[in-house]
Amino acid sequence: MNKIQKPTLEICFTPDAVSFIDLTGKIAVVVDIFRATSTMVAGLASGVTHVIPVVDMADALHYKSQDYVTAGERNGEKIEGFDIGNSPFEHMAQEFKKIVMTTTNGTQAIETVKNDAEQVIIGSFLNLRAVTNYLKAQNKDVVIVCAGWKGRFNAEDSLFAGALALKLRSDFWWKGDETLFASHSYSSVKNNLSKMLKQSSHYKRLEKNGVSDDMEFCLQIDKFKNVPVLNENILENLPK
Ligand SMILES: O=C(O)[C@H](CS(=O)(=O)O)OP(=O)(O)O
Repeated sequence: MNKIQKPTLEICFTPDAVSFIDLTGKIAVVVDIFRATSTMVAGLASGVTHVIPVVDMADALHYKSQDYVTAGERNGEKIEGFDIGNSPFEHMAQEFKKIVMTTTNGTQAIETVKNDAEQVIIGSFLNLRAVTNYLKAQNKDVVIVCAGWKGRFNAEDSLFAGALALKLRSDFWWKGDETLFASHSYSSVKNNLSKMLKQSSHYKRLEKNGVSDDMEFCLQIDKFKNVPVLNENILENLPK
């Protein structure tokens, strides 16, 4: 903690950048706007009670025998033999309680931080205010971990990181140029977020798969009030 008692806030634009940061005692906010963390927030706000994020498809299938619905994608498309894909609309269908999920980027990012961070929570534009309020109340150092795309930077996760950094500015010490860059970038596009992100590689890739409605859904701000937290490998909503 710094001399004036404020916790720190840092951003990793990719999961690989986490290797430069000591996560001990810190809260990691994992972000994958298109679509994994938006979908987790939407599902858990709509009747899902448990989400187990896993890296491998085989691990997901292992939970099928324990009454988990298998969900996920590779390269934006539903995995053959799985029950559902990675669309928020599928996860909000209110048919499912327990989901095991594997995605190209989002569940990998959770895996990267889960053993080292003190706590892992799930962020998205859909629950921006709820995440902000939670972090303000904790008085702990925070690292926003962008899932990116296959190890590379992406615009939507980094812009979300900027939006969250701006909301937390008065309560946290910003560390690193990433925070400065992301917050200025978000400020300059926030009134045209969807228009700008339509030019992004991740949007275009998923658009080709016919899921533009998913992306528009994921860009809604403060639609939900839940904050998913990882407990013993299971994502559940924090009590309100
Ligand atoms: O389906 C998604 O939303 C993406 C797939 S890809 O990275 O665009 O191929 O996965 P996610 O892990 O949610 O970024």
